[in-house]
Amino acid sequence: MNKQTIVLASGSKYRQALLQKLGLPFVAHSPDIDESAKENEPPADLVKRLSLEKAQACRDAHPGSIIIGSDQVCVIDGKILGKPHTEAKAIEQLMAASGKHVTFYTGLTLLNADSGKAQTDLEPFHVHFRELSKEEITRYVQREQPLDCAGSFKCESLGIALFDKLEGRDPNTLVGLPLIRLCEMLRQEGIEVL
Ligand SMILES: C[n+]1cn([C@@H]2O[C@H](COP(=O)(O)OP(=O)(O)OP(=O)(O)O)[C@@H](O)[C@H]2O)c2nc(N)[nH]c(=O)c21
Repeated sequence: MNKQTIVLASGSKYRQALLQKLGLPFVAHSPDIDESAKENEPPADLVKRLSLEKAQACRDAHPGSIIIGSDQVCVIDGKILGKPHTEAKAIEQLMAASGKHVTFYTGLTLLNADSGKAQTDLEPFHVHFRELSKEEITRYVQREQPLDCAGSFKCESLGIALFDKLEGRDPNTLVGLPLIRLCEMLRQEGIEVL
C-alpha cells in the first residue's frame, strides 16, 4: 500500500477524471504557471517543460508527495495551438485542421517532492481529420462546446465524428493524460497500481 500522497498538478476536470480510473487516492492542485512558449521552442520541448513546471509549482505545498504534471498542445500549419476559449476560435482551429493529419504533443512528469527526482516524457498522438464543412464544424462546436480542450474537440464523445483515423499508443493521452506511461512511471517510483 502506497503511503505517499499523490498530487495531480492540474485544474483540468478531464485529467482528474482520467486519473480516477486508476483507483489511487489523490488530491488535485491547480498550478499557477506561465504556459507561454519560448521563442522557437519546439512543441515537444514545450509540453515536457510545462509538465515539469506544473509539477514543480506544487512541490512546496505538498512535501513527501508524488506529483503528476501534464501539458498538451497540437500544431497546425506550424502554429502551436492550445485551448480555444471561445466558439469563434474553436471554429477557426477546426477549419485549419480540416483534411489534415495533426500531431498532438502531451508531456508527462512524475516528480518526487522530497528527492526532487523527476521522470519526464513525451507521448505523441496522431489525429487524421476528415474534410469538414464550415456548417459541420459550427454545429459541432455549438453542440459540444469544446472550449477548454486543446484542438477544440472531445474525442471521447461527439468529437469522434470529426475524424478519419486516430493513431497512438493510449487513447487516454488524447483526452489529456497518458495513463499507460503514467503507470510505468509510478511503478518506477515503487507505486503499484494493481
Ligand atoms: C484533445 N483534448 C484536449 N483536452 C483537454 O485540453 C486541455 C489541454 O490544455 P492544458 O494541457 O494546457 O491543460 P489545462 O490548462 O486544461 O489544465 P492544467 O493541467 O491545470 O494545466 C486539457 O484539460 C485536456 O484534458 C481534451 N479533453 C477532453 N475531454 N477530450 C479531448 O479529446 C481533449
